[in-house]
Amino acid sequence: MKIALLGYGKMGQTIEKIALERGHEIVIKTNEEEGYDINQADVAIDFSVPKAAFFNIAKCLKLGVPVISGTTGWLDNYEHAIKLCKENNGAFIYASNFSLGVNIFFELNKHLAKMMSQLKQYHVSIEEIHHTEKLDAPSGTAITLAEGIISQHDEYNKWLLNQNKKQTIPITAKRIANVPGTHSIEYKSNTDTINITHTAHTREGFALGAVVAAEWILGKTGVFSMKDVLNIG
Ligand SMILES: NC(=O)C1=CN([C@@H]2O[C@H](COP(=O)(O)OP(=O)(O)OC[C@H]3O[C@@H](n4cnc5c(N)ncnc54)[C@H](O)[C@@H]3O)[C@@H](O)[C@H]2O)C=CC1
Ligand SMILES: O=C(O)C1=N[C@H](C(=O)O)C[C@H](O)C1
Repeated sequence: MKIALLGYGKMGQTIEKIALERGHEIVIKTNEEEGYDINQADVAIDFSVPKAAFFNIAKCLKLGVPVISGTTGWLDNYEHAIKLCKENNGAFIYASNFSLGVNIFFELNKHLAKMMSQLKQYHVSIEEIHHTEKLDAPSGTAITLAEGIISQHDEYNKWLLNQNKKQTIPITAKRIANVPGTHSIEYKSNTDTINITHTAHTREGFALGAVVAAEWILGKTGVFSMKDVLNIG
């Protein structure tokens, strides 16, 4: 498979390593929005920056190249990307987190939230910790976790960064050098605390998931999620 890497930073470079190990070819690696022919590639993998992601995704969809995006912080334009995908009969996957472990954690989070919905004495909160170069807060993964809780729990209808309000899930974002990504969910009552945590030790889990998604999407049309790729949940 010929892969275009749109964004050749920490993730782009890790994806290159995993893709080569799996027998793929990297035909484009770029940190620019122009200056390459995307039609050289069978599939594009975008791990760029929030302000570039939608442009990169839209270009791929308009030119008929399936696109996998892991970039976070651009979701104001997500519905527009879906529309473009449908109009162009394209293929698109966005995931806030491509790792197998986090996708299992997403399902565990929803099961737990459903159980905790009965128990009004517990209050939920989310904490995410990432490296200091991260541009967005809260992380895309923390937002997906909050949305998972909201979908299952009667008490909560939105999330807020660093704020405690009624019916709201507070998310705390910490930035510590070299942390690849840690997400914790806490349910606290006056008598005890339940805590679940996912800790990424390296970026390789994210990168492998993105390459597996790229392999999976070839020959398909539509908008998909990692749940479709991994067949879980
Ligand atoms: N969904 C997931 O599983 C994961 C998502 N991420 C997200 O992926 C994104 C990238 O993360 P990192 O690689 O750690 O960041 P990074 O900062 O190391 O790399 C981003 C790269 O994009 C480049 N870039 C800037 N403008 C561009 C453009 N117009 N087109 C293409 N590239 C451009 C930058 O020069 C930089 O090299 C972030 O949004 C991060 O939150 C990171 C890890 C896992
Ligand atoms: O920026 C990162 O590094 C990461 N970003 C993603 C997010 O915002 O959730 C996924 C992962 O946690 C690493």
